[in-house]
Amino acid sequence: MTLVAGVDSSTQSCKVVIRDADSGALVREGSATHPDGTEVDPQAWWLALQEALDRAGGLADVTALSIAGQQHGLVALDERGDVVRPALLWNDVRSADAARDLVTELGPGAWASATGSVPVASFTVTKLRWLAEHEPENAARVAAVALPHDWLTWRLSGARGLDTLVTDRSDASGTGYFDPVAGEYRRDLLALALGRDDVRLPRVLAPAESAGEGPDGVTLGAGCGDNAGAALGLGLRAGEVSVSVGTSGVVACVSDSPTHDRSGVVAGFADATGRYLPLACTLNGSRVLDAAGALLDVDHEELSRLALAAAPGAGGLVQVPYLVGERTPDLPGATGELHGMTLDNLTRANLARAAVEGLLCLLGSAITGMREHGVAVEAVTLLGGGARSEAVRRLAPAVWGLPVDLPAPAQYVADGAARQAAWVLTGASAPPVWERPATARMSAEATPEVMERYAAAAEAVAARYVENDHSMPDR
Ligand SMILES: Nc1ncnc2c1ncn2[C@@H]1O[C@H](COP(=O)(O)OP(=O)(O)O)[C@@H](O)[C@H]1O
Ligand SMILES: O=C(CO)[C@@H](O)[C@H](O)COP(=O)(O)O
Repeated sequence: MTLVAGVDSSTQSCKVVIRDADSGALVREGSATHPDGTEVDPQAWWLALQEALDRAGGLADVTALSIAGQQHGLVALDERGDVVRPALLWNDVRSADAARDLVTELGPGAWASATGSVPVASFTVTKLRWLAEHEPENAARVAAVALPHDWLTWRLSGARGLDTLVTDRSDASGTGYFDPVAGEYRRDLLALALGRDDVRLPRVLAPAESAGEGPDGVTLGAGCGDNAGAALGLGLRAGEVSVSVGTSGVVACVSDSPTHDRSGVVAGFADATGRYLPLACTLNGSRVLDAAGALLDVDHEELSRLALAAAPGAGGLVQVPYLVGERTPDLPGATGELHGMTLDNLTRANLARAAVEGLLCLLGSAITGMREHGVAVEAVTLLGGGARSEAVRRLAPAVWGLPVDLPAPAQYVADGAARQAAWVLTGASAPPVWERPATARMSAEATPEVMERYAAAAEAVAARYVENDHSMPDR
C-alpha cells in the first residue's frame, strides 16, 4: 500500500491524515494545537507539525506529503531565511487602514480585475503596507515573503535558500499581488504596498508538481490554501457550494471561470486543481460558539442543547457576532452587539440560541453575498469544527432556507492535501478518484424572520460604525 500524508496547518491547530494513495482510505491521523493570537512565531507551527506527525505515526512509511494552510498570513523572511517578525495572520485587522488606503490609491475595480479580489485587512498585501508604515526597519530587512503553508513546505524541504521557496496558485491568489487568471505575480502591486519590489516570492508550482523531497525521502507536493484543500478533500464539483465553520466562516464554490467582484464581497481565488474558488469569508466563525459556551459556563454539547431548547428567534434576542471585528461585511473595527433584551427573554437558552442564530445569520449574509454576485446556491455542504455542533447542523437549513448536506465530521482540508500528494505521485492530468464522502441531507421549514431581524440589527451596527468614523476599539 502506498501511503500519502495531508496536513492542515490551520488557525487553531495542525492536523495530519495518512491515507492510502489509491483508495483514499484513512490509515491513521494526529493533531497538535497552535498558540492563540493573531500574530504567531512560525516556529510554533513547525513544532506543532512535528508533534502532529509524531501522533500520526511518523513519515517512515509515507511516500508523499502536501501541506494546506490558513491563507494570507505574512511570513516575512530576511536574507538568511530567518523570520523578520512574528507572522501576521489573516484575522489580524491592524492593517485595516492600509487596506483602505491601497483600495483608494488604485480603485476597487482595478484591484478586482488585476487579482480577482479587492483587498481587505486579511490579505497579505495590506500587511506589507502596514509593515512599511509602522515597522520600517523590519520592512527594510524583508528579502522574501511567504505564506504559512509555503514556509512549512520550505522547512520540510530543508530550507536551503530563499530561491527554493515554492507555493501554489490557490494560496498565491490570496496575497493580493497575484493574478490567478494569468498565473503570474503582480510585482507592481507588491511594490505599491512595500515601496520596493526587490523581494523574492515563492515559485508558483502547477497543481500536481513536486516541491522536492522532505524528511525520510518523502515527495513533497506544492500544498494549497486551506479552503482550496477543503474543496479537493470534499471532491466539490463545479457549481457546488460549501460552508465551513472554522475560526473563519467560509462560503466557497468551485468554478470553471474566474470572478472579479469590485464590491469586494466575493474573493476571486483559485482552487487547487487549475480552476477557481470564489469565496466569501467572515472573520467570526466557531469562536462565536466558544465564547457563548464560556459565558454560559457549558461545553459545546450543552450549548447545543440549550440553543435547541429555545424557540426560533430566541424570544427576540439578536446577536450580531462581530467579536473580532468583521470582514464580510467589511467592518474591521466593529464590535459585537446583543439586541432586543427584555426581562422575559434574557434566559440562558435564548442567549445560546441567539449565539447560534447570530453566527448562522452572519454566514447566511455571506451566502446572500455570493448569490448577489452570480453564484447559484441551491444547497450547501457543511464542514469545519463548528459543524460538529448539533444546533448548527439542525438550525442551518431553517435559517438559510436551504438544504444542507452533512458529511461525517473529518479533516477535509488535510484530506485535500493528502489527495494532492497522491496526485503528485500519479502525475496524471486530474487528481486520483477517491470516493466522495457520503452526506446526509438536512432540510427544515425556513424561518426567514430570523434573518430579517438579524439584518435590521446588523444594519444598525454598520450605521453606528460609519458614524463613529471607523474607530478601532482596543481589543
Ligand atoms: N462540538 C462542537 N460544537 C461547536 N464548536 C466546536 C465543536 N467542536 C469543535 N468546535 C470548534 O471548532 C473550532 C475548530 O475548528 P477547525 O475547523 O479545526 O478550526 P480551524 O481550521 O480554524 O483551526 C474551535 O473553535 C472549536 O471550539
Ligand atoms: O482568510 C481566510 C480565507 O480567505 C480564512 O479562511 C483562513 O484561510 C483561515 O481559515 P481557518 O483556520 O478558519 O480554516
